[in-house]
Amino acid sequence: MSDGGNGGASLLLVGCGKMGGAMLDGWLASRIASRVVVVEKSGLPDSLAGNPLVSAATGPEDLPAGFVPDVVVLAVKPQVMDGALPAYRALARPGTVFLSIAAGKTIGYFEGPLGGEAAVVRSMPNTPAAIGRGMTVAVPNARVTQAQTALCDALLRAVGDVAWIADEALLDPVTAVSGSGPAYVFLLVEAMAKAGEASGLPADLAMRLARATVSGAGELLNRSPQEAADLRKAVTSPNGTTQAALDVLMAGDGLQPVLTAAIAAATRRSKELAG
Ligand SMILES: NC(=O)C1=CN([C@@H]2O[C@H](COP(=O)(O)OP(=O)(O)OC[C@H]3O[C@@H](n4cnc5c(N)ncnc54)[C@H](OP(=O)(O)O)[C@@H]3O)[C@@H](O)[C@H]2O)C=CC1
Ligand SMILES: O=C(O)[C@@H]1CCC=N1
Repeated sequence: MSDGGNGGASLLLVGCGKMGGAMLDGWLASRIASRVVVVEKSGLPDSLAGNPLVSAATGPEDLPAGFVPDVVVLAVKPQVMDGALPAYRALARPGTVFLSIAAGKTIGYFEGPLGGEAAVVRSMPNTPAAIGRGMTVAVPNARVTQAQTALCDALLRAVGDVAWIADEALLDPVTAVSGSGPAYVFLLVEAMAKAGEASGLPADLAMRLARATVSGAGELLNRSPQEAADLRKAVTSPNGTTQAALDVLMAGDGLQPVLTAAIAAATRRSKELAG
């Protein structure tokens, strides 16, 4: 590992938007990165200006002299990957691993422009990485060494939990469940707040209650050894208020068909983005 003198990894981050930026914040806070060069179309975010570990480059041809990244993190939108990727082929060398977080883009897709010798990890994180509570699933190709797997694991673990899997096809439903999943939870908060308003609560109190309830229930789920179904049952007094609501939410097949259809749609979209 080329450590820039302080024991961490040298990273080239391509795309420092919502997800790449959130992960970079975690890497800097955990000191796992010793040096980071950021290639970002919109320029270096203000929050990184003045950070001695971070510098900006306009592309792979503009890297600081002598800078050889241990990891090239590919964090641009899938739709712009075709245009961005070929320029990075020059960095495909045994000491460098490419870590993609792009939805849909397969390992085979990256091995085209980067060359078949490139070490590639395809991963799918989620935005709770911004507070160290992300969930990432990752798959390496055959060129990724044990040391590179360990380095990518450490980077991903610095922003949350990590699961390594062997079957790359699972990354499409993974993307649908955990990559996109935070949006479903935030939608639930919005819907609970609107429903509270419809029942007579002032808007600000309704939103405060919805946020606190979803974040508190999430933290309870995080800390408790109990299954989600048991935590639900613990709220539900026989013939009480929760049961009255759940009788509505669970009528027929309840929420299940909607969520199953939503996650199937996201899985299909992930597969479409592969091309
Ligand atoms: N947001 C999320 O919850 C998650 C996103 N992902 C994946 O992360 C990737 C990034 O998504 P997200 O962070 O949401 O998107 P953003 O648009 O927020 O970030 C991408 C950034 O890349 C910049 N950019 C565009 N082209 C280039 C280029 N050629 N070189 C360098 N930078 C460039 C964009 O600049 P500009 O805006 O000026 O074009 C933008 O700032 C996607 O592939 C997505 O699938 C994965 C998991 C979760
Ligand atoms: O919506 C998207 O395509 C990205 C991937 C997962 C979350 N956001």
